[in-house]
Amino acid sequence: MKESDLMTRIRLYELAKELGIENKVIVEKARELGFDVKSHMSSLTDDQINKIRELYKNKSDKKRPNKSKIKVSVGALRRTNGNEDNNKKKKKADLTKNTNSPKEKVNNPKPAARDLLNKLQKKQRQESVALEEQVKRSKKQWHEEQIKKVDVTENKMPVEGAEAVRARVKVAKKVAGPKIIKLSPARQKADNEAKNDQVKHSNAKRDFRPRQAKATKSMDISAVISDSPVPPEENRKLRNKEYGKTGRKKQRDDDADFERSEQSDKARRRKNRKVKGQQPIDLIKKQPTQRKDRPLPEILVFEEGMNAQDLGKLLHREPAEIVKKLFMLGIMTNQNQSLSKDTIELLAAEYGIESKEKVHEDISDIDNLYEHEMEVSKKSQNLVKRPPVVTIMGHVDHGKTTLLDRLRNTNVSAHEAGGITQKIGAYQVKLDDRLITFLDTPGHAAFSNMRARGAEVTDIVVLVVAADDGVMPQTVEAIDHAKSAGVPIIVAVNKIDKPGANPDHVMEQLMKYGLVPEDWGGDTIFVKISAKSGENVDDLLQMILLQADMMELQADPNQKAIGTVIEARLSKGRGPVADVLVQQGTLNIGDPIVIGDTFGRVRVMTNDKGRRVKKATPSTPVEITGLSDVPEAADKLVVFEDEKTARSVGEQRARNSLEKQRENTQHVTLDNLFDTMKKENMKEVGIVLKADVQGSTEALQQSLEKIDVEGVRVNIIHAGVGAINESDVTLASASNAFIIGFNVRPTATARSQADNEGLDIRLYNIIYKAIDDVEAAMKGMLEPTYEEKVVGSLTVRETWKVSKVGTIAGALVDSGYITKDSGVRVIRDGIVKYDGKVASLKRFKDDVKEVKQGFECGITIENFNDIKIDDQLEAYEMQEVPVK
Ligand SMILES: Nc1nc2c(ncn2[C@@H]2O[C@H](COP(=O)(O)OP(=O)(O)OP(=O)(O)O)[C@@H](O)[C@H]2O)c(=O)[nH]1
Repeated sequence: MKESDLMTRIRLYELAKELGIENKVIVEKARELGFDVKSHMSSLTDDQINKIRELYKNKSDKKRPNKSKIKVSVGALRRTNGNEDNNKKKKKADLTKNTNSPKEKVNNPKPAARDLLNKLQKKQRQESVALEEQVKRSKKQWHEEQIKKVDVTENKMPVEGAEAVRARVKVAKKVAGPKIIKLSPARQKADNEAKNDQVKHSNAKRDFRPRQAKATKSMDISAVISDSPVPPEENRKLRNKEYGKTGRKKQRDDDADFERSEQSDKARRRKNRKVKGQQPIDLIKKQPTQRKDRPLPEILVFEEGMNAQDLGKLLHREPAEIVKKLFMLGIMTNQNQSLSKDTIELLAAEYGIESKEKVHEDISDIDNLYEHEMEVSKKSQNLVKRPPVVTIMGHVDHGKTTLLDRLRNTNVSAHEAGGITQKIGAYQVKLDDRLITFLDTPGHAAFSNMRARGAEVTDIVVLVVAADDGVMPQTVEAIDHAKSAGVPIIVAVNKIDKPGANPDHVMEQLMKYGLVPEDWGGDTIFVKISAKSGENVDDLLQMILLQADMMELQADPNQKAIGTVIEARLSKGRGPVADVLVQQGTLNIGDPIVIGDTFGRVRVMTNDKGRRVKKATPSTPVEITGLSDVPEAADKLVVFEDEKTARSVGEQRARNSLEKQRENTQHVTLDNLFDTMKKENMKEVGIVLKADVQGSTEALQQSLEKIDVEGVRVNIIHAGVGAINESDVTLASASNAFIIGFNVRPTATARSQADNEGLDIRLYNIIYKAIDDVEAAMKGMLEPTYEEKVVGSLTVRETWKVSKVGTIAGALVDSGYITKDSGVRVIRDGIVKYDGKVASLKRFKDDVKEVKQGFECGITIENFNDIKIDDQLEAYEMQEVPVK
């Protein structure tokens, strides 16, 4: 539209005013006539104006007489308190008219007329409700029509774009509603500025235009009033109602809208100032484009440290709104400031949505990846039976190795018979086309060592008990190890070929340990075998398969392979070699892998028969090469997508493990028991108990198990007679337990192993003291323990007898030091003559606190005067044992 056209044209609202009709009506009418109008602010050509004037000439003539009705209706409407619109009021006006001067009758009703009036008022009320409904319907319909029309025009006007159309819809709506009435002071200023600019260009409208902007409100209302029988007050309510909001709420929303677009508004105002004489229609078009907020997400997945801008993107909200929201919550921040987890959660709660912190997956945490694959396998649809993995345990010389050898050599299928049996830490035997995997390291030490390192590969334990020897200490240890790991036990009563064999006795003995044969009403499988002759060995295999079936051991051969190292070594020609048990998925040649802190690609894969294989399915043991370094037994194997990732993960892990080596792993000790219980929410305190005789073991076990502190109970993982050995230490370590010894001592190797692992061994010779200590530790009240430490040794050179004082010894400090508070032992010819305390310590005539090596001193001992020349004095202190 050209500027010159604009100056001579009349705007729709002016025409509406002239014709005494509502803006929206005239807009509608103009559109019906096919004029291109966007709102009541649109201007028309003379021709168009004439057409509308023509149309309304008759109509307005007809309408005029109604004005008399308006006056009548006001009073009536006030009485009914209605919020009706024109139509309704018109009807009411008609009704009231029929009552002949209702005012008079209401104020002074005659008795005969009262009933009639009541009836009439009742009818009015009913009609008022009906009318209200109708008004609502017609309003809704009108809005829908507007939107439809706009939708149609939108297609016709691609030049202007959807944004312009949307703005027009809003403007169109605003014409009918209260929104346009209130402008924020800033906007009004801008409006005035723009309009003043316009005035300079428009002589014809000079007297009207300057007033127009600030008079928008009165203009609108007057326009409505002139066409409406409703008083201004009613009218305001009416319009508020149309929008389903109270005026104040609506106002707040308006303000919020304005604030939301404050920034864009500023830019717009700047632009308006620049473009002098721009048509007012542009102002309307540039009303804040009400950004339709996209719906909030259901859950806000955030990272700590995000700022309002980041959150704005996630919440589909303006950052300014986020800052404002936080401000309302009492949190002062700007758009770029990092926010704490609590703040973000609070914000999410304010928006009424859930929040969740994004979990960063650490791909170097292969234990986690391993667990993840384990979980994946549980839910897999491709599960197939997998061979059970078996460990053989038992007392020394009961026949574990003989059994393993027999199995390895006899149960090899025909086509594999030619292969040279490899020693790769595990092997498989076949029975009825079903495989069983045996770990080749018998005994509970290896089993628990693996467990201590987090590897739980054994499905079933075969406990070998020699029928001619019966249950022995390591038999019991093995039972405890298996039970602690929650692995089912199958008992192989061995050496039944021996003349002195008494299998039933073994079965009786084992009942004491909870292993009751099925024949005797229990659920433990017993098989009587001879490992030497091979008798019933197949039965044993059969029973293992039966147990495996009961356990429903399954795996998904299609998923990513995971496994555990059974053994690893450095081979001269082949570099690092690892014997791996594949546990889930299928391991293939060329797979990029990480094992423990090493990485590489599976180069050569060899099975237990020494044959090269291309893949290894679940429960298959294989030897692999291609690793960067030698991993450790119990290390986990995880397959990665590419070698590059595997390398970076492996290297990262190697770095991490170096760091970890510096930190000492802390086991549960009596000293840290209470804190650990609290920290790890322990419900059980594990104890490995060793005593000198069976009687004291039982007594101690019973008393310890009775301790109950705040729902935490003592769990005796193993109780036995004899010195504390390496097996006890391994078991305690694997079960995060500590060891109590009663009248027993640890062996040298067990002691050093415990020291290395930071494992607590407590030695007692009084039962109640042990019980008190455990109970006190569980209650967090354990007294610090003290240990005697010899700090110096002295030789008596001279003695003086002084009455009242006793014997004074003149002595030289040979090594260390002696203090006034020291304990002192008098040793003569290697025998301790007296053990007491220093009574006085002097250098020459002065009392001193301490005398060091190389100095002489005068010393008296409390209650002891029998000191002789050449006696050795041993100074000692009680020092607090540092918490392990
Ligand atoms: N008569 C007979 N002797 C057996 C049987 N099983 C094992 N032996 C013998 O018992 C002895 C010990 O057997 P091993 O297999 O070495 O026992 P182990 O449990 O492996 O012993 P460690 O490795 O020391 O723990 C060997 O001389 C075997 O020949 C059997 O079923 N019958």
